[in-house]
Amino acid sequence: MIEAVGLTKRYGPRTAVEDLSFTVRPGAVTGFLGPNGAGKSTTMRMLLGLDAPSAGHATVNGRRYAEHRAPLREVGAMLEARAIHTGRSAYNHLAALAATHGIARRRVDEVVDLVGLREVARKRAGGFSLGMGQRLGIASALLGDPATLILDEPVNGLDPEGILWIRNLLKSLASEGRTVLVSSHLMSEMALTAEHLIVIGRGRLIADTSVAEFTAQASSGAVLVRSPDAAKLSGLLGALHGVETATDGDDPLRLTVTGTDGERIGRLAAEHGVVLFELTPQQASLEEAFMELTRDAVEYQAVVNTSELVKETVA
Ligand SMILES: Nc1ncnc2c1ncn2[C@@H]1O[C@H](COP(=O)(O)OP(=O)(O)OP(=O)(O)O)[C@@H](O)[C@H]1O
Repeated sequence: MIEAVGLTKRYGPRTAVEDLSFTVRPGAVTGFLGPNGAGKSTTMRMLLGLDAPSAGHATVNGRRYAEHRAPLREVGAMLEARAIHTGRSAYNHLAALAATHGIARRRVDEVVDLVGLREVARKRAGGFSLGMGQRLGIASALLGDPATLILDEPVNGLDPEGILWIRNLLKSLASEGRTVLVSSHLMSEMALTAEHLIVIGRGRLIADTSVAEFTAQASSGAVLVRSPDAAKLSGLLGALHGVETATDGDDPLRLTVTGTDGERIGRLAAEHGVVLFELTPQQASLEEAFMELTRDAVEYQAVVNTSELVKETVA
């Protein structure tokens, strides 16, 4: 379990994280999302005791990170773009880490296998690709068999097979009852991996909710209907209070219905012998929901105003 209470970090006049409170519970993968510069890495560093908060505090498994006697056994962490500038082999890198933390050598073999680095484990880690480096970072995080994992952009640099592998790994670690907090820019990947989300923007909490609730919040509530009797159905629906239908110029069979739900549309169609080919509630993707809810919190927004550009060119 991770708890942040009023976490705040100021860099001079700049507030990177402001009064941030949340709880990350065990048993589920929690996605940590936010636009660039939102304060995700700063927050993760504070959770790990690498940065001192200007105010507030954070605990992992009930204690501040520095208060753990064997932190590697409590919290496994991988921070973004951890470059491994080492002439050591991956195996020796892990073995050295294990030795300094009182972890048995046999655990090194276990994690090397777990992350799929067996074949290259004796090669110099400094020459690893980004994806192999990520796997080594994950192996280091798992070395102490910790109850809590904090991973910053773990799928960075991984190929599709690697992304699938980490998705399954994180889910299985969570299903073993571990606490898993993971940041990512890949929304489609987060939608498949995480059950819960903590979303921040400009250092403040925007949402602390399940993935399902987060996307439902941004969904229009419209229902897509396809029927060979679209005109008849549109007439029937239009007669209901508060229900509106819109046709689609490209597909005459298609209607977008707002103001009611799929169940009511289906029943009405059945009562009047209208055949339906499709009845689909329109659900926002996680990416759409994220864009919608963080729009005001984006630090670096591209502003393209073509009319201004035209005026400037003419002048
Ligand atoms: N050491 C520092 N000194 C000054 N400002 C900093 C420092 N570290 C971070 N910041 C600022 O704090 C804000 C939050 O940065 P942070 O790296 O935590 O964001 P992030 O959400 O991880 O971003 P990204 O998704 O781009 O990695 C940014 O505006 C950043 O410029």
